[in-house]
Amino acid sequence: MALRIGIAGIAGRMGQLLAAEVLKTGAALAGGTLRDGGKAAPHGTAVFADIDALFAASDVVIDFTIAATTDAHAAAAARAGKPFILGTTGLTLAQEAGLAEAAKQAPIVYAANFSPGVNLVFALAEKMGAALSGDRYDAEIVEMHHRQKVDAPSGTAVAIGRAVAKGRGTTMEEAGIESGRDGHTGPRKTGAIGFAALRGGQVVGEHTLLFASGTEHIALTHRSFDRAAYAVGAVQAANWAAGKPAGLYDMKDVLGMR
Ligand SMILES: NC(=O)C1=CN([C@@H]2O[C@H](COP(=O)(O)OP(=O)(O)OC[C@H]3O[C@@H](n4cnc5c(N)ncnc54)[C@H](OP(=O)(O)O)[C@@H]3O)[C@@H](O)[C@H]2O)C=CC1
Ligand SMILES: O=C(O)C1=N[C@H](C(=O)O)C[C@H](O)C1
Repeated sequence: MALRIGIAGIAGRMGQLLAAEVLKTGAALAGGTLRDGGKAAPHGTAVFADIDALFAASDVVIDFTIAATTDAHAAAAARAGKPFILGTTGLTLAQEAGLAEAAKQAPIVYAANFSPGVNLVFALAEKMGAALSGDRYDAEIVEMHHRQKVDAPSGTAVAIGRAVAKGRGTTMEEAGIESGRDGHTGPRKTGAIGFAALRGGQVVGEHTLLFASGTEHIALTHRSFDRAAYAVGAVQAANWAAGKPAGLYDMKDVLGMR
């Protein structure tokens, strides 16, 4: 029997693409949820009243919605003991800790970015962080997204920052975070990781990791032109997670990049 995949927030920008990708791969589209039942679901699919009902009708649920729903959706995954693929960004550290707790009861794949290219950027960022020490090279991450995006810096930017810190044998919190500088900020803290977020137009997603020393700049840029790459990766993750034991995974596990 085909894997039944449910989509939380099925009418969203990503929700609609995810539904189309599920159908393209030959899996069964179990249906989805809508916020307040506001819009019609794409592909004439079933709309469920709440996340528990969606899990009951699905073998795997994919969620690209908003961070305010994550605690409840992860708890529903734990209750159902079914795989949960989470692409929603803007989670707090406490929400991420809650996710790890829920992952004791269900396989959860959580990734700030499901595109293969960006996951390679994460790996390269870690290597660059290891090679370019924080006392000589200032790491700055600049991202740009469409005008509708509600969280900043992007989840991908945060994940790149975490990778740099990991390469430097520390955490971002320990290294220091300088985000959205404005006004009298004082000089840059040595070793801190800087973030700047631009918003405008319909930019799908652009990220640049810059290392700046007194004598040179090294930059790594990724540009997304089509959200389909995220949908393809998330549906790949859904198929991968089916039958996996409970645990917290990310796209590196799915892509075999560990
Ligand atoms: N990890 C990755 O690879 C990627 C992650 N993202 C992330 O995915 C998320 C969604 O992005 P995007 O699709 O552009 O945003 P949209 O605003 O287009 O979609 C979000 C959808 O979630 C719906 N929603 C909100 N609350 C609920 C709820 N309680 N139950 C069900 N549905 C709900 C919204 O409904 P309504 O329209 O009524 O508000 C909306 O349709 C963001 O966090 C974004 O950063 C995006 C791309 C790639
Ligand atoms: O909201 C978006 O659009 C995107 N969100 C993700 C993020 O915050 O990193 C991934 C991608 O950049 C698009």
